[in-house]
Amino acid sequence: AGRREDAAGDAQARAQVTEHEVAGLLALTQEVARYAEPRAAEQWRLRHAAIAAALADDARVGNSPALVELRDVTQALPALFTRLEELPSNGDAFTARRKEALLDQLLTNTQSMSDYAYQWFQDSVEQRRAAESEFRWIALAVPCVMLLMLLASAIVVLRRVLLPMQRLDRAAAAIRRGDMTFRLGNTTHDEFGDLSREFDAMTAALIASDQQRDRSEQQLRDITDNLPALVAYIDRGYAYQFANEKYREWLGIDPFSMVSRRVPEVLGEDIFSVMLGKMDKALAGERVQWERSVWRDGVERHLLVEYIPDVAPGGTVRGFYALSVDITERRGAELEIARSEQRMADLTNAIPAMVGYFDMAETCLYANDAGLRSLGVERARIPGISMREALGETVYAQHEPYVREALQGRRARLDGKVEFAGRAAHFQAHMIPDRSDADAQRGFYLMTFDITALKEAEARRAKLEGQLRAITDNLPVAITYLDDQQRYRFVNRTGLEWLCRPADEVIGQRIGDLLRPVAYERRRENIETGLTGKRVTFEAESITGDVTRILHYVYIPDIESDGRVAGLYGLATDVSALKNVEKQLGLLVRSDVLTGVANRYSFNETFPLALSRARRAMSGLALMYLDIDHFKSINDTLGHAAGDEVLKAFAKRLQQSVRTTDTVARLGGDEFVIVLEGVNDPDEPQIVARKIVANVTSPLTVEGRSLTLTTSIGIAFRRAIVSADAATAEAMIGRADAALYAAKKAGRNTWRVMADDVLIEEKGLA
Ligand SMILES: Nc1nc2c(ncn2[C@@H]2O[C@H](COP(=O)(O)OP(=O)(O)OP(=O)(O)O)[C@@H](O)[C@H]2O)c(=O)[nH]1
Repeated sequence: AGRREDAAGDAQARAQVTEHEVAGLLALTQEVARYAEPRAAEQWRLRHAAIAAALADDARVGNSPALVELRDVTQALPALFTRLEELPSNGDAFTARRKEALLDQLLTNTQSMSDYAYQWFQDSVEQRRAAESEFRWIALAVPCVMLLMLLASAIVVLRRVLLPMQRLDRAAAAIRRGDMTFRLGNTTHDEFGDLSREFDAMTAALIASDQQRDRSEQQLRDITDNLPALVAYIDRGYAYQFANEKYREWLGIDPFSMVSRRVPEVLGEDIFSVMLGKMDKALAGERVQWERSVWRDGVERHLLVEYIPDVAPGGTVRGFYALSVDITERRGAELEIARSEQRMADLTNAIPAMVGYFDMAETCLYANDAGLRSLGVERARIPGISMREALGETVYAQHEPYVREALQGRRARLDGKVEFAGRAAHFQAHMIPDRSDADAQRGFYLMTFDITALKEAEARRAKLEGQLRAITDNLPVAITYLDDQQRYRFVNRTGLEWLCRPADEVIGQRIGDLLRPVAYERRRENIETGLTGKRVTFEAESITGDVTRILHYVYIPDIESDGRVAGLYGLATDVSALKNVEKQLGLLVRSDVLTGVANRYSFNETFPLALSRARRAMSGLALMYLDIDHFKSINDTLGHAAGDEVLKAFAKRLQQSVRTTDTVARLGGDEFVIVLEGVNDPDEPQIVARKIVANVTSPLTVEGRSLTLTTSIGIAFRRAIVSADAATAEAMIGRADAALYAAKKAGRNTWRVMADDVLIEEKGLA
C-alpha cells in the first residue's frame, strides 16, 4: 500500500508537470498559428518531443484512460504539425483554408492534449487519494490484525507454554523442597509433552540417583564411621559437606548438624584461624599435613590432620577431604622411641667407651660422640660409613676376624694395641651380636674401651703388688684377705707356711674347708663379726703339724663406698714367744720366789675367785693358816740360808699334802695359807690338817743336820658363802688367824677350826 501510495504521488506529480508542459505546447501552438515562425516551430517540436518522451515510460506514468488518450493524441500531433509546415506560407486561399483548418485541428488536438493532461492529472489525484486511503486503512488494519494475532498467540502460549511451565515450576519447587515424587504426567505429543516426559524421567533418575547416593553415602558412613579417624569433606566455602560419626565420639559434635555449616561455626574462630592457611593450600590443590591436639575425656590427644584436595576433571578444586588420625599412641611410641634413643645416646655418651652399631654389611648405623671423636668422623656421615672406612685398614684388619664371629652370632672380644699420637694405646673391643625377636641376625654392637690407662695402672699395680708381696711375704705376719663368702683371696707367704699349703690349694677355698673344725669354730664367730663391718681382735691357737702357735688376729673389714662389706683383711701375728714370756712373768709375779708356791699377790687374786665359786656352787670353803713352829730358832741356830731350805721343804710338804686343785700360798716369812674348795663339813679340813701335820713332822735334813719340823694350823670354815667380797675374804683370814693363834696357844703342832664363828677343838690328833 505504501509503494502504491508513493507511485500514485509520483504519477500525480508527473501528470501535473505534463499538464504544465502541455499548456506550454498549447501556447506554442497558438504562437505558431499566429506567427508561423521557424524558431517557434522548433520550440514546439522540442517541447512535444519532451512530452512524448515523458509519456513513453509506462512504468513511471501509469496507464490511466486519460493518459492512453493523451498518448494517442500526442503521437498523432507531429504528423499534423508536419502537414501544416509543409503548406506554403503565402499560398492560395485553399491553402490558406487548409492551413487554417490544419491550425484549428492542431489547436484542437493540442487542446485535447491539454484536456487529457488535465484529466490525467485529475485521475492521478484521484488515484493518489485512493492510494492514500488504502494506505491509511492498511496502516490501521495491520496493527489490529497483529494485535489479534498476538492475542491469539498469547492464548496459545498460555495454553501450551505457560501452564506446562507453571507445572514445571511447581515441579522444580517440589524438587527444591526435596519432593521427588512430583510428576508432570503430560502425555501430549509436542515439545512440552516431550519436556514433561524428560522431566519425569529426570526426577525418576534423580530419585534413583538419590537412592544410589543414599546407599553410597550410607556405605561411606559405614566405612568412615568405623575408621579410627575424623573424616570430613569441606567445600570451597569452608563448609562441611560430610562428617563421620567419630566427630560425635571424639569431639562431641553431631556430624549431621555439621553439614552445610562453616568450620568456624563448628570448631570456633580460634582453630579456624589456625586451619585457614592450610585449608587454602588444600583448596589450591596442595596436599597438606599438620598436627593439632584436642582434649578428649580430659586427656590431650594428638591428631595428624591431612587435607586431600578434591580436584574436578577440569582441574578445579571443588573442596577437600579432611582426615584426622589419632596419633597419640603412635606419638607416645615415637616419643618413647625418641626418648629411648636419646637415653641410649645419653647412656652411650656417658660411658667412657666408643659405641657403634653396624648392620650385616658392616655399615655404621649409629655411633656415640666418643666414637665419632676418636674416629674423626662427622655425624652427618652416620649412617652410611663402612666399618673398614671408619677404622682405617690397619685397625680394621685387627677387628676383622672378630667381626666375622659377631656376624655369625657369637660374642667376640679383641684386646688390641694401636700406635696413637706416638705412643701405644691399648683398647678392648667387644662385638655383641644383635638378634631380632625372630632370632634373625641383624647386625652387631661395637663397644671399644680405651684401656691404656687401665693397662698402665695394671702395670703399675702389678709392680706395686710385686713390691707389696715382697714386703708381705717377708713379714713374720700372716696376711690374708677373705671375701664375703669366707674364701681366701689373698694369702702371703707366711700365711701359706702356717697353713702348710701352696697358694693354688688355698686361694679361692673357703676357710672353713681348710682349717680343722675346732680351729675354724674358734675363728668363725670373729669372721662373722668382721663381715658385719666391725674390727675384731682375738687370739687363737694354731697347730700346724707338730708346731703350736698362739696367734694374735686382727680382722679389718673391707667396707666399700656403699657401706657393703666386701670382705676382711686378716693380720695374724705369732705371739707364742710373747705369750710364753707373759706366762713366765705371770708365774713370777704370782709365785713365791723362794718356795715356788703362790705368793700373797696370787692368793689375793685367787681367794675371792674361790669364794665366788663356792657361793655359786652353794658349797662350803676352808682357809688354812699355817706357821712353822719356832722357825726363828732354826734361823738363829742354822742360819738364814738353812731357814730358806726349811721354808722350801715345808712348802713342798704342804703341796704334797693337798690336792692339786687346792691352792698353797706363802704370805710371807714362815706363814702359809691353803684354800680348800668343795668342803661342806668342818671335819673335812681337819682330815687335811692331820695329814699336813703328819707330813711336816717327817724327818728333814738341812745342811747335813736332821731336823723335825712342826706346824700349827688355824682353819676358818664356812658352810655357806653369802657374799664373795673383800670383806668376806678378810673375815675368813681373820678367823683362820684367830684359829692359828688358838692352835699356837694350845701348844703348837696342832690345829684349831673356827667353823662358822665356833671354835672347834682338834679331834684327838695332836
Ligand atoms: N730364813 C728365813 N727366815 C725368815 C724369812 N722371813 C722371815 N724369817 C724369820 O722367821 C722368823 C719368824 O719367827 P716367828 O714366826 O715370829 O716366831 P717363831 O720363832 O716361829 O715362833 P712361833 O711362830 O711362835 O712358833 C723370824 O726370825 C724372821 O726373821 C725368810 O725368808 N727366810
